[in-house]
Amino acid sequence: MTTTTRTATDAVDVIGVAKQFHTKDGPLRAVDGVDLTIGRGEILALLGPNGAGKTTLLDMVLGLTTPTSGTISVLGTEPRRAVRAGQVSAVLQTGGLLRDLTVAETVRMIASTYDRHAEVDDVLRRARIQSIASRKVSKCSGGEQQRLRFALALLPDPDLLVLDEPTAGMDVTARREFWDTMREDAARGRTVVFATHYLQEADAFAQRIVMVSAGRVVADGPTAQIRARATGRTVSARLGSPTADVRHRLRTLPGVQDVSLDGGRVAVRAADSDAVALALLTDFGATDLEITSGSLDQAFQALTEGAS
Ligand SMILES: Nc1ncnc2c1ncn2[C@@H]1O[C@H](COP(=O)(O)OP(=O)(O)OP(=O)(O)O)[C@@H](O)[C@H]1O
Repeated sequence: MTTTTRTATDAVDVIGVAKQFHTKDGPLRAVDGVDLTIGRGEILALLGPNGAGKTTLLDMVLGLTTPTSGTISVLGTEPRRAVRAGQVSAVLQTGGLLRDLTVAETVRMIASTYDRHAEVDDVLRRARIQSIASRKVSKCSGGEQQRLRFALALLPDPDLLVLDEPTAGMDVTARREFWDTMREDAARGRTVVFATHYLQEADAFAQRIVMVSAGRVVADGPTAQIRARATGRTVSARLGSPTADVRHRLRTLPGVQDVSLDGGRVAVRAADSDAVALALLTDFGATDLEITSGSLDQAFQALTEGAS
């Protein structure tokens, strides 16, 4: 688990936060005791399956809803105050666009609501929508509309940008274009927090991944570390005569997540498959060795199950 030292200048401080909804089936804890510190300039992905609590957590960071318990501060102040000051912007999944306006009219209209804002042309260029500036919103694809929402979010030149599944519903090309745009912008040192279902998206763009499941943080660390855990491989091999302690001995190898024995065959899931393969061949007299990658879905399941 990553532990970031809290300072007055953190981008986001979530301390012991829970959010409970009242549903017809009774109370539901959508967020169930989350502690999370996000430093300025970090690019962080909140990764989790449907219903994990990502949107609820981001809504609280944006001051759209308040925690049932715990506290959230954003850029050293209350979320709503930071949003009102133009220090925080969001790109949400839906809503907020007038279909009959053109792209440029939309950006100009929203710009007029700010006392101070970035240059409209600059924002259009940075969101890569200059070439469609005169197109009506109703004629824009889902990906183009998301880039427009991104342009609007850039207008106040926020310190913190929050994106809730910004590529939901986009095809692979549109998704790649969106993240290319984001990557350029993030290089300017802005803090970016985004929610996604896709490990690949988190992997390609975030420096840090926070995995959530059932309202709790189940893994938190640098992307490379989470990737290594999440994309671990399975090394399987035949053991001539497995000894009683073979499972225990394999489990103590570094990075080993799981060991199973089936007849004379052993399967070891591990982050460092090369090291396991070497140990199996040299120390365990293994033969008929195979290395396979698990699917990302399996990996996510393993991480969420393992940590809960
Ligand atoms: N206003 C609400 N009233 C009742 N239940 C809610 C409300 N908002 C969210 N929930 C429930 O809280 C849980 C967490 O939902 P949330 O939308 O935060 O998850 P998520 O991780 O963002 O999921 P998704 O990826 O599908 O958007 C879900 O079980 C959801 O049904």
